[in-house]
Amino acid sequence: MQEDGVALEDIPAADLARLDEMSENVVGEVKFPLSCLTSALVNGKNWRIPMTTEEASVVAAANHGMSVFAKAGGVKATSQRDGIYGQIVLEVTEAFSLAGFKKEFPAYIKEANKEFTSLIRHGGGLKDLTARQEADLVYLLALVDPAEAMGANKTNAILEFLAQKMLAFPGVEAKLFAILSNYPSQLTTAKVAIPVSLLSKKGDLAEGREVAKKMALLAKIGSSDPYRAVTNNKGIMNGVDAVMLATGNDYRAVEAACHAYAAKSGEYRSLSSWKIAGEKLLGQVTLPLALGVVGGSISSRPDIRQSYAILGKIKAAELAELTASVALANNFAALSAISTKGIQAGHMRLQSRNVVQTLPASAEEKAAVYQMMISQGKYGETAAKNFLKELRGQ
Ligand SMILES: CC(C)(COP(=O)([O-])OP(=O)([O-])OC[C@H]1O[C@@H](n2cnc3c(N)ncnc32)[C@H](O)[C@@H]1OP(=O)([O-])[O-])[C@@H](O)C(=O)NCCC(=O)NCCSC(=O)C[C@@](C)(O)CC(=O)[O-]
Ligand SMILES: NC(=O)C1=CN([C@@H]2O[C@H](COP(=O)(O)OP(=O)(O)OC[C@H]3O[C@@H](n4cnc5c(N)ncnc54)[C@H](O)[C@@H]3O)[C@@H](O)[C@H]2O)C=CC1
Repeated sequence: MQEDGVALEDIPAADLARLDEMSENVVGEVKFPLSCLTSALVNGKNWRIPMTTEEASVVAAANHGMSVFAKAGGVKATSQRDGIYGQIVLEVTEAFSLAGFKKEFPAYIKEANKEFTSLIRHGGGLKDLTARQEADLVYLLALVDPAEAMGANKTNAILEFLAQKMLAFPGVEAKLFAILSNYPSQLTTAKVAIPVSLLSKKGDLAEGREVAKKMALLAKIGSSDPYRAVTNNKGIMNGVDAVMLATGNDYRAVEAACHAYAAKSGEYRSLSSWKIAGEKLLGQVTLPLALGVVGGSISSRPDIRQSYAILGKIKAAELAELTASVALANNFAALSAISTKGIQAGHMRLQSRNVVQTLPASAEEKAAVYQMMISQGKYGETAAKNFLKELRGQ
């Protein structure tokens, strides 16, 4: 098969076979770049953080944000890895007693933890069970500490084990479902305090104060206007997804939880806040980051192992803290760009490298067109086509 100059025969058979074990109906491969942040100061330690994204300027923005944060003393991040939720919904008859059922919870927890001893060995396990009844349905919530893993598969196994046991309780007629919930959990917070002079390229205090004011106002708008909040959060997810992709984590699960968390008040809100205190701009983000450093496809993928080689030995809590810090850096860079030159200047300058690639032109012509786009500050497809015509004297 030949599509746009790419022959599937060019993909080594061994690579295709490996990919076919990761998913289904595999016919090829899609490549992403692996980037590395080099100046990330988080909790007093200098980290190298892998990022993977198809979007130009996301890594540059994270780099920019992290280098400003480093000058400000770095990011302080904390994580609460309490566990992830699982749900069991049971159909019950009139013979069922919720109070009697709850009395059995310590025994259910003990049995599950005896069955799933490998998780206990890693420091995790089933921590808690709670339940409520609505008519003939009983809603159970389980809290599972997945240790260093994301925990979806283990949690599902524990839930199915529990549901089977619970069928023996008087009045339990049937199991409706037993599956983990992606409801926000594993909350991680990252904070920075940036002297406002750092917001000016020249280190000018008055200019820095103006930028800080605009950034704080922009953030305030995100705390009440959903149109702005969702865009602000997209900028945050630029960083989160890039670290999730690079480290083999389930970005869909994290995305779903982050947006549920953004809507926890009943209205969709910004996930971050930026406020002025004296001569400092204070930034903060809290994100539900159910991620892991083992499990899933993490260990089986050589491309993902590159990222762990960059990170070095790392705990899941630390990876969550780095992810929230990158998210805050991306958010900072976007707000600072919007509050000063606008997003196009920085983003489109980098995105234009993609635009020139679509031109039916030689490599030399593409390079010349790119230079014309940068020097004249015109980054769109039409501008690129016009520059090509100009170059060819048409
Ligand atoms: C793009 C910059 C960083 C330019 O920033 P700049 O100040 O115009 O350019 P600079 O050349 O002076 O670079 C400043 C720093 O940026 C980094 N940097 C600069 N270029 C590179 C590069 N090629 N590779 C790696 N790092 C780079 C690097 O840290 C550099 O410092 P230095 O190392 O020179 O001391 C800035 O304009 C920026 O951060 N813009 C925001 C870009 C962005 O957020 N892109 C995402 C796409 S837009 C989006 O998805 C959502 C959004 C933005 O709408 C969300 C929202 O509205 O909130
Ligand atoms: N709704 C969702 O979010 C769902 C997600 N998934 C997928 O599940 C996958 C993640 O599942 P996991 O349960 O995390 O993976 P997994 O099934 O490979 O399990 C991780 C294993 O790691 C073990 N472990 C924990 N800490 C350890 C440590 N320190 N050292 C060695 N082993 C340790 C656990 O005991 C567990 O057996 C992801 O690929 C995700 O896409 C699957 C179903 C639903």
